[in-house]
Amino acid sequence: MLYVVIEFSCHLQGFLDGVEMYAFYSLLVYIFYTVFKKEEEEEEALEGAYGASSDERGAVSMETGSRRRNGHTPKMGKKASVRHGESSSSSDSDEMSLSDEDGEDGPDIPACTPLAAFLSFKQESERRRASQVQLETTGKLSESPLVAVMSHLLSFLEQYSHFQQLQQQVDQYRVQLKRHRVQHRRQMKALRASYRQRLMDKNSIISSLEEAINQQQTPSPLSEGESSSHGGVHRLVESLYGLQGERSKLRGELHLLHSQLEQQDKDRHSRIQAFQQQIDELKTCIEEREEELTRLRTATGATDSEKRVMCLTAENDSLKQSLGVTQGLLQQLSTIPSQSSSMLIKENENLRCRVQQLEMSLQQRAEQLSQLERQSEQSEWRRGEELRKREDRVRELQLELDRERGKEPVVKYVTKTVEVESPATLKHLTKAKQRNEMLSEKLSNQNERCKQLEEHIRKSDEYSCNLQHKIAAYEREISKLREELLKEIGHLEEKKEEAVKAAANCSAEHFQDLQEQFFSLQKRLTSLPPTLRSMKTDYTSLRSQIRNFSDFYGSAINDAKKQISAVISEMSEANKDLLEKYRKEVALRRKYHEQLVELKGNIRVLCRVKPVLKEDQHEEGQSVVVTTDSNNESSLNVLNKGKGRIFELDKVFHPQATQEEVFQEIEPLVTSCIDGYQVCIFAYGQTGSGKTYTMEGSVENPGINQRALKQLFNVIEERKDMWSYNITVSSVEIYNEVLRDLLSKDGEKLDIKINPDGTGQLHVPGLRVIEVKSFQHIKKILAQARRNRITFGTQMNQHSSRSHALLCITVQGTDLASGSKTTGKLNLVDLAGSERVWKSGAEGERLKEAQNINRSLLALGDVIQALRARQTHIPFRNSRLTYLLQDSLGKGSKTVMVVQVSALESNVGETLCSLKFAQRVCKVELGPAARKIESGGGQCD
Ligand SMILES: Nc1ncnc2c1ncn2[C@@H]1O[C@H](COP(=O)(O)OP(=O)(O)OP(=O)(O)O)[C@@H](O)[C@H]1O
Repeated sequence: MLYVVIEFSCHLQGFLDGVEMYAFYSLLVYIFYTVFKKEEEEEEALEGAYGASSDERGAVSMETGSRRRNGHTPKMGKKASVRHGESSSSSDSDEMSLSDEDGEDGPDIPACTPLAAFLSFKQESERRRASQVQLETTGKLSESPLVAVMSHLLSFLEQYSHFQQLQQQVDQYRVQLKRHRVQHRRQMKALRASYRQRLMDKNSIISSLEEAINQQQTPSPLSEGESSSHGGVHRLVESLYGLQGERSKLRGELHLLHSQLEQQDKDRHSRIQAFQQQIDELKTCIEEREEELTRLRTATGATDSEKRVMCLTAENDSLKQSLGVTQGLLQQLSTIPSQSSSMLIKENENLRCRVQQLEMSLQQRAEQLSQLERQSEQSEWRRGEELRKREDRVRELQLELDRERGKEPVVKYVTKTVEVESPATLKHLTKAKQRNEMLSEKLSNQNERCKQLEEHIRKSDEYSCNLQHKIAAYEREISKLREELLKEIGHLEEKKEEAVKAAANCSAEHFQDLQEQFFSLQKRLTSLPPTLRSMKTDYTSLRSQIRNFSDFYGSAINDAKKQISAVISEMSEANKDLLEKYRKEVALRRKYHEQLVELKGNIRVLCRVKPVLKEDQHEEGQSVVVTTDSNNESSLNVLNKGKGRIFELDKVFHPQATQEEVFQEIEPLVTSCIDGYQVCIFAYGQTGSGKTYTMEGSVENPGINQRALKQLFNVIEERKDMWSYNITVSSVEIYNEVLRDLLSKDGEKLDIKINPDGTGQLHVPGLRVIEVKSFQHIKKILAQARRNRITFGTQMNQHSSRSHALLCITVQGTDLASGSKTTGKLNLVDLAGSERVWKSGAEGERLKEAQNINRSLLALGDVIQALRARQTHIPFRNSRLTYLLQDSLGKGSKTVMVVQVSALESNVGETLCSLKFAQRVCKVELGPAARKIESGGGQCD
């Protein structure tokens, strides 16, 4: 505005003389001085006011800063523009400084009476104008716009001073607001301090209660050691546990209260923040109003502007009141810790929304109002301008008319002129009147419009009143809610105090009970020490007794152990004796049995269990099902399908039995051959069960054959002084029912025939019989026979004997003294093994061999069966084997069968068959053995 004025003044320079310009500029300087001086004073006053509360300095300075930035930026702009104007129009400023320096004639501009100077100058100019009215030309008409402008400026100054007053009021309100805020904060601090104090009091009460409980919990040193022996202590402990439970409950309640208080604090803070936001919004609203006010103030129009300023001030006041009310409400609410926070928050939010809506609508209304006002102001201003122009024109014309009338001599002439010119003037006048009328109409219209606007403003005021009423209603609701809230808080506080009191009473009662119990226990404890002492003495005596008892017990145990060990040793000695006796008994029994067997002429059956070899383990994890009894040499146990079966035979050799042991068993039979007995030893069993091993053996570990011959030669050697012996050996095999000589090179087939000597004995014509003189010789013969024997590899045995082999040793002895002669025969038979064809995998020639072998063994079984049953007909001739063994299985022979069995589970079927056959053979009685001896004169048995 001032900038516009300066521009306008610059524009006017062309029309004004120096004095008038001086007056004008002095007025301008006065205005600037007044405005800026007042602004500075105002700021100083504000700063002074804010400085009063050192706490608020930061906030206030911030606020003033923001106000300078936001609200007062136009002012700064004005200042800057004025300064700019000063600097830009340096000539003007120079002029001013010059006039300042001159200061002689002109008024003292920086002095405090430039307005008076200006007014005096105005009067002076008017006076001069009146006196020199005749001398002035038409150019003097330019004085009147300056005066108008100056009058406008004066009115502006008045308005500005009014605005300053309003501004001061606003500042005062602001200061009051700040004071209120400070007070509110102090109150808040005090409330917080009191709240903390209350909390501390509660905590101290609780801690004192806890201490009391702890004191109750800590037992006395007397009762500590002996508490276990008294029921009262247990009760004490139980009551202490009860108190601990109550204490934990109280702690829980305390925690709950703490959490509630914290929640209330949070709610309060959030509400304060919300109200602070509202305050800020209201502040911004006030600032906006202030801005609007300044805009209105800067606009022209004295009375209307004043009215609007008044209205806005009133509005401002109402807003401040509402702000104050809100702050009061905030203050009150901040003191109250709310419990129904959620409801209040919701209501607050609703109210806030409502207030915001109202503010929005108010703002819109204010904007509309300001627009309308601006329009009306503009139209008013234009109307006023036009009116002023017309009035000026009328005044000028009136003056001119007056001047013309004042000039008498010229009147006629002028009158004429006037008469000549009067119609035109009249026309002008009529036109001017018409225009005046039009303008007055316009004015009336504008007035009507103004009235309408006033009506509108009134309505908006009513609306704002309604809104204020609503706000008041809301505030009333808030106050009601606050009261309810306070009541509820009070109620809760009462409850809490009651609970604390009840807990304290309860703990006191418990404490009293516990004290009583404690005293009674103390009394009882005082009476306890003597009994305790006696118990202690008893205990020590018992301990010593126990110690003695343990020593006694240890020595007794040692004695008992010694006795037991002595008894055990005695028992073991007795057992040894018993075992020895038992063995002797068994040996005796065997001897008697053998004698009986010999008497009866039974076939003796020996059983040899083959050890489990690696090559026999066709299937992994095979178990051993054949077991021997170390205490009973004639018993054998076979486990088949979970069932054990015991076989009783004449002798059972365990798997680890050596060739020597086996031979020892049959040695007497062998030697009996020297004495002229018919002896037959044959090995029977399934294929691969160790028949050949038992009979022939290996080079390093020879079998029965070799050992028997060696024994024969040993005996012969022993008897050489009394007896001379002649030993002949022959060896045959029966292969596929064909008899072959194993000692013959060509291996021709032989036949069995009855000896033509009339003895009825069998003989094999063409059989090579070799007389042996030494054991080395017999070894060679045996090796030859072994080489000639037919063997093939089968699945059951890599060197399976496919034939029955028979080594026939004939021992003819001559008693050197008497000349009597003995003829003994030793038949050593290695039978071919029985085999299950599906198991041995025999095919073709092997199958035929197996069939022949099995057939001959079956015939042997038949013969055994017939012998056992004492049948009259014995089917010896059913096979070559039985036919050839007829002499050995006949009457008077000493026959031994060595049954070979496998111990493996896979062969259990064959093992059982062999053992069953052996048991049948056991029962065969051949009759007492008969010795074949020829005396020097003839034969005798
Ligand atoms: N007591 C044992 N100790 C060590 N090895 C043995 C024993 N008995 C048998 N054997 C071995 O078992 C294998 C088969 O034995 P052997 O040939 O004597 O059986 P076999 O009954 O004669 O069979 P086949 O009827 O098929 O001729 C041989 O290698 C033999 O050395």
